[in-house]
Formats: sequence, C-alpha cells, structure tokens
Amino acid sequence: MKILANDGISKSGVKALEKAGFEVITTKVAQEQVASFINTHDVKVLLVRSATKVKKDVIEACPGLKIIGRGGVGMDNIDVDFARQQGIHVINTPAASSESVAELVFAHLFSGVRFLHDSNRNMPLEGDTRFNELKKAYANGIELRGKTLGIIGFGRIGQAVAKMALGLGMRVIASDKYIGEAVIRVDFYNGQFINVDIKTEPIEDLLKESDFVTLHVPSQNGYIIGRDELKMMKDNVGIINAARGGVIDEVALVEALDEDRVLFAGLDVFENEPSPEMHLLMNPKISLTPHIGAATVEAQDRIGTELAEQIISLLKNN
Ligand SMILES: O=C(O)[C@H](O)COP(=O)(O)O
Repeated sequence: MKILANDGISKSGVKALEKAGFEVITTKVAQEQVASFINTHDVKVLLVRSATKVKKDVIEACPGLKIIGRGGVGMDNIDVDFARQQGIHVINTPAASSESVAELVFAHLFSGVRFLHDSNRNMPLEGDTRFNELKKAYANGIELRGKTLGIIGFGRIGQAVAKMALGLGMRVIASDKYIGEAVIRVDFYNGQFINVDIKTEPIEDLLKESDFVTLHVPSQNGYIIGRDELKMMKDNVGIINAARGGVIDEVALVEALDEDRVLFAGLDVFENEPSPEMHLLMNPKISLTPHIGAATVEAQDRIGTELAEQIISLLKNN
C-alpha cells in the first residue's frame, strides 16, 4: 500500500511504515498535481504538514484515499469534515511538537529583549567604527526573570510555554475560552518537580497585566489582537505569535511598534504566508522566522513515529 508524504516525514516514520509493509513516497508533488499523482500511483494515505492544501477539490478527486495525515497540530489546510463525510480517516499529532514551539517562543523572547535579531543585521564589518555605537544602541536589554508572561490559549503548547516560563522565574498568567485552570508540572534535570496551579483569566485582564504576550490559539476568523487589544496592553510590551497568521492584526502591530507602544514582536507566522508583508520584513523591532515552530529533529521524529503508529493501527489492525 502506498503513502505519499508530500511535505516530508522523518526517517523514523519512514522506517516504521516500511517495516509494516507500506511504500513511502517522499517526492514533493506540486499542489496542482497532487490529486492526479494520488490516482495514478494508487496512493491510499496522504501525509502533509502545512504546505500542501487538502481541500474539497483534492478530496473529491481522490476517491481511493483512506487516510489523510497531518504531521503536526493545525488542520486548517485540510477540509476535515468533508473528508470524514467521505469515510476518510483524518489524523494529526497534537502533542508531538509542543516543546519545540515553546522553545521557539523563548528564542523570540530572548531575541526581543536583547535585540539579537537587529544586532545580527547590524554588526559592523572589519574597520567599521560603529561597534561602540551599537553597544550603546543595545544597552537597555531586559531580563525575563520576574516579568509577567501572558499566554493566550492555554492548551498543550500554551502549557509547555508556561512550564518554561516558570523555570525561568517568570510570573505566568493565561487566558483561554475553554480551559479554566491547569496544573503545570515543572520538571528539573534531577527528577524533582513542582506543580503550579494556574487559573485562566479574562483576556482584558491579561492584556493589562502582561509584560510579554504570546499566542497559542488555532486559526481564527477574526483578530484576537487588533487595534483595541494593542491599546489595552502595557507600554513596552513584547508580543510573540507562533500560532497562526491572522490572529494578530499586522498593520495595527506595526503601527504600535512605530509609535513605541510595543517594544518588539516575534513572528513565526504571517497573515500572508508564505510571502510576509515587506513592512514586517524590514522592521528592526521584529524578530522573524519562517513558520518553524515544529521544525526540530526531535519534534519531527515524534511526529513521524506517531503518524506511523496511527496508520498501522488503522490499516493493519482492522
Ligand atoms: O500546526 C502545526 O503543527 C505547526 O504550525 C507546524 O506546521 P509545519 O508542520 O508546517 O511546520
């Protein structure tokens, strides 16, 4: 039975699937060719990350598909309900990448408070005399310890962020439409741990209290952080979005950065993906990454292995 992993899959995933007798094809097929490739090669399982879109047109054109697998969390690139109505299993790996996304949030936070993204762009060439000038420009860094981190969206990723923030000595507050409270277990290298109970609070309170705000919500129809929400935030707040483009109003964000109301932003996702707007790319107050929250060896290994386990259990054990 053939599997097309159109956005790639880890070696561990390929190995587990091949061991179970599947053939895994990892050639990248262009979006417009996906359906015809699936049909001509008699592919039964389509695996994607966020790049390949599996919308109604593709699903309708591939009546032989048995499984659509999303290696990752967000399923906004898949018409999940429609696929399930056609009797296709739709699976994902909701827990596999939480730590990696959380670590990227801190990469952006550390970059923001110490201007790393900007100093990397500006470091002087040999013979350039601006070294001391830059030393002065980046002299007012901020420590994270003791500051308040507001986490919007307190599911798996939000809670992984909370755990790391607590480890750094930050105060953590959270807001979530569906989750009232969560016990965050902070593990130490020597096997010891502490539990910290965090009750969520209304978003308005979070925005007023936070020194840094990070978003961990699924794709939305409207902005969670728009012009009004930006106005509610503390002066010199830092904002991170490693969730989905479209949860922050980018135009209002740039305005707030330009007016020195927001100190910095860290963006891994964009309203216009994969071609983020120029006003974001050129902004010295924005630390940027190209949607790589889940892009670690460890997360992709877990994702590949979990997908393989689910596929084997759905197709081999039934
Ligand atoms: O929803 C996800 O899992 C993340 O956005 C990662 O997406 P990616 O698999 O395209 O890196």
